[in-house]
Amino acid sequence: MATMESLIGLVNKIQRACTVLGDHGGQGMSLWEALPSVAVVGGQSSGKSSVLESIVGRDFLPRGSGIVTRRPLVLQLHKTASGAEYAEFLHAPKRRFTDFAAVRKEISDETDRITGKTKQISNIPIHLSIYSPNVVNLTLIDLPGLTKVAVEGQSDSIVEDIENMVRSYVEKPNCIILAITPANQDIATSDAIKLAREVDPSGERTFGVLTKLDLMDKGTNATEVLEGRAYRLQHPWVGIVNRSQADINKNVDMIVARRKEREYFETSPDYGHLASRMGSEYLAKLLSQHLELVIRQRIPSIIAMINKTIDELNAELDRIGRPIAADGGAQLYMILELCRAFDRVFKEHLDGGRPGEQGYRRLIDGSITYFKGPAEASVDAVHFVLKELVRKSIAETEELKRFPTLQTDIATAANEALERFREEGRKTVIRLVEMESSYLTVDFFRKLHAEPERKPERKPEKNANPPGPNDDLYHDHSLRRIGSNVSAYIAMVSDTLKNTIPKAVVYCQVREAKRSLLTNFYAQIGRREKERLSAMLDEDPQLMERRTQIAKRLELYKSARDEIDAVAWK
Ligand SMILES: Nc1nc2c(ncn2[C@@H]2O[C@H](COP(=O)(O)OP(=O)(O)OP(=O)(O)O)[C@@H](O)[C@H]2O)c(=O)[nH]1
Repeated sequence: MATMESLIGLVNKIQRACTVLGDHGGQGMSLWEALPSVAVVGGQSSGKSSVLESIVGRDFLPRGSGIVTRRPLVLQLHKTASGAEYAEFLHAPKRRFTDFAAVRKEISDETDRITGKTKQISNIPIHLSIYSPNVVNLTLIDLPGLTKVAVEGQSDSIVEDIENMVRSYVEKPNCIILAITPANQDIATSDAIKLAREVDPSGERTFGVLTKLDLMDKGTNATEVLEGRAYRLQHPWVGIVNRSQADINKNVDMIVARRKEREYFETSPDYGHLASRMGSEYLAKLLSQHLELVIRQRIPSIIAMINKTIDELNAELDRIGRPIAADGGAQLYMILELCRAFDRVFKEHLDGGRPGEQGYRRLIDGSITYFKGPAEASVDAVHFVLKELVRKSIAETEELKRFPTLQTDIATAANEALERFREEGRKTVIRLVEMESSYLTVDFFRKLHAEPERKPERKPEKNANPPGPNDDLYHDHSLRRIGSNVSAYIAMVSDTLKNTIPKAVVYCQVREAKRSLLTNFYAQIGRREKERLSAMLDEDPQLMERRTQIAKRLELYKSARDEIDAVAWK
């Protein structure tokens, strides 16, 4: 079984971590919301500070006229075994306060740091931890006193502002409400009870605290309330006698005050029979026990909430991409992986395997129409289609989205490669055409002449006359024959080129693009310095910031889970 100390100590740790992350609750589902705490609520001068101080056993809260508490004070009490007694603020973690007068000054300075020297209020809490053998483990939140009128220098909205701030704390179902009510006033008008009833109608998380029992009019007492016959709450009221203003002025020691309070109840004719359930020490123990019970009940839902949040944070990290490794080897590996991701998408396009896209086959089919034009035009046409596929593939490579610099680098490298392939393609098709034309040798023409003559339609005369019109006719006929032969040959060459040019283009451009689009790029980056690799992997700064935030939060939740596992189920 976990001890009470370790359970409450755990809650304290988690709450401090929440504050470091800027999580003061109030932002929907947060870890803070799932953790129990005790808020001290009451009208001005009802004795809130006195109750807090006597639970702690130390003077440390600022005093003065008007509204002194203007920021929530989250007070975490840690019981220590040894005699050392000291305080620490979360905003000044290196400073250890042993002088409690200095603690008081720091609270008031830190309040001013946020609210200025005005009498404004702020809902950003001050975190104070007190380590002492004279306390029980407990988290208390001191809130500004509820008031009915604004004092000079305050805006008219202050009354409402304070009430709203206090309500924002006490309305949370994890908040245990310490409703401070002075016994020398009409309980029916208690601001604390009024607010507590509003946010906790069943009273299961409200503890009524009756202060100033010693200041009641002679002949009256509060037994009706303390015995549970009037203003009944689910938990019994606890009566308190704090130091009077005169005691404070005389610097009456807190430990002495506690003893005097104990004696007051033990010797009181009115409350003697209730003495074991009265006083600030008893109140501290009662709260601590209640807190333990609540934490124990909450553990399964806290763990469930932590697990859910961890899953969500991990999912978001996956979505925005994991952090980039610091060492050069790992960065090179990552760049190569990203290049491969792009190359995969590009090849899918070439193979026609990407749904709804123009495929390799269709690409060639389409290109054939270009062969009507000059051979070079087909090379260019294929080049532009490949270039467009590079652009498309880069845009479609999810992994690359977060690295704009690397995107540009890959695009540049791929386009350079395509340019080379185009040059190769151009040379090859020109060569094919030249090959065909160089095949028209002298021998070829001689063969043409050697072919048997087809007779003209008209029969030649037996005794041929010397050359005349007939010879012209013959010459004309011969030219025609050559013409038709050549044009037949050109048609044949054209047919051949129609077959060979697509082959050359696919061979030089498409096949090469598939095989070695990024080969040069790989060789280049393999030789690059670490600094240049990091530069290629630079990300959007906002994204990096977001990742750091998530990673921190994830750490908090994971360590919270580990700690809960460690204390809760031992
Ligand atoms: N005699 C006597 N005086 C008390 C008791 N509780 C508080 N006081 C006095 O009442 C005055 C106000 O007490 P605080 O503890 O400062 O009250 P508070 O609610 O914190 O006041 P604000 O911070 O101004 O809202 C002080 O002078 C205390 O000495 C009590 O039980 N008996």
